[in-house]
Amino acid sequence: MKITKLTTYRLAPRWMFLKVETDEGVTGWGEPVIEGRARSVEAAVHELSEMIIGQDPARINDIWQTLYRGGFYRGGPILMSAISGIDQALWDIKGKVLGVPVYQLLGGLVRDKIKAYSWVGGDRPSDVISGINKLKNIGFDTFKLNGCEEMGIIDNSRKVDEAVAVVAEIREAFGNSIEFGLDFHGRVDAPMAKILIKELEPYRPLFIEEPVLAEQAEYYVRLAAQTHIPIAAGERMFSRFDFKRVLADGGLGIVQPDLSHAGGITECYKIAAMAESYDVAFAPHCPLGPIALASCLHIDFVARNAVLQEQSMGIHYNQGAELLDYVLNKEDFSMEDGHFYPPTKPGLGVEINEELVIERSKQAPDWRNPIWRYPDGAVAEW
Ligand SMILES: O=C(O)[C@H](O)[C@@H](O)[C@@H](O)[C@H](O)CO
Ligand SMILES: [Mg+2]
Repeated sequence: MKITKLTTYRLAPRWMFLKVETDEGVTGWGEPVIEGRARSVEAAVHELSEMIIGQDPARINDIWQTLYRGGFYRGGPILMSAISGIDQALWDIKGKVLGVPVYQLLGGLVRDKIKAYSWVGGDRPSDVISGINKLKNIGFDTFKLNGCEEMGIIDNSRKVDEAVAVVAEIREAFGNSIEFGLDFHGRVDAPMAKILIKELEPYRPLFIEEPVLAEQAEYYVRLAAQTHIPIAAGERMFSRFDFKRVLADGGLGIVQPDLSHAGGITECYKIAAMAESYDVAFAPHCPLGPIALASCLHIDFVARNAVLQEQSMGIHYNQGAELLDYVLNKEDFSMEDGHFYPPTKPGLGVEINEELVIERSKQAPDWRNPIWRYPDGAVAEW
């Protein structure tokens, strides 16, 4: 079998799907995208396609290594997202050819279901109580919200109190009948992360995510030393080589690689295993589309240290399309009691509505993340 064609479809809300065709009529789908830079990843996919057209799609490991090591310059969000989507599509093809779900090719099920969590509160955490109530009524008991709005490198106690008040309101309303992660979203700098974590600790969030930017990862171990709350990070780390440093330094209780940014199934399967060797939990980042989510699930069902799965149903980014809008077999991604169950169909298990994808790709938006600024006009982390 030979790879014959790669076609990319940029789509609302901010996704990109990749179709990989072969000379034997088997096609695979992937989701190579970096939120806000879809066109850059699209160019990277087509640049990399020169290396795989004509190759045997079964040789996933050799193709991964060639795409990664074939460039003198490698790694980073754009190239690794391109490799991720290609890798996902190759696993989809392999599973379809062999007639089994991808997790069967990775040793079979390690669990029967995986707990999902949902976002509440949007970019500026508000209305979280009504958001939690709505989702609680359909079976969720685990949530994530932004931990704060813009936060100055050194900011005032009122900003800290604002962040704490949101969390206090949640605990006041729900006690510990629900759990929630706080995503600092890289908005906070090291000096303020310390005081925020100290003031939030009494409310026992399930985890604190990206308390500082990945560029400041050396602080994870220092912040972990001051708190009992697990520190989580990983959506802005793009290969085993990015994760090895933070795992060796310690400090992370949860790694959150994104299956569409960190090298796909081939690489994230290895990252999960590395994390397990450090007794660190695995909770894939996934605010994206259905192919990215399906790829996460196949690792969740083979990695014992997988604990939670992010998914984008109702997420504040999904303007113009919802998680399953382009999926024909929606029932395979329905959640029961806030859990996903193993995909059943061969490959990734996502049946893409190709007609709709082609149609909608004609009006693809160029989503961009907002640029936030402090009151003094300086750029703030979003
Ligand atoms: O945890 C999460 O889902 C992420 O922090 C998410 O909010 C961002 O990755 C966003 O998608 C970037 O555009
Ligand atoms: Mg995050």
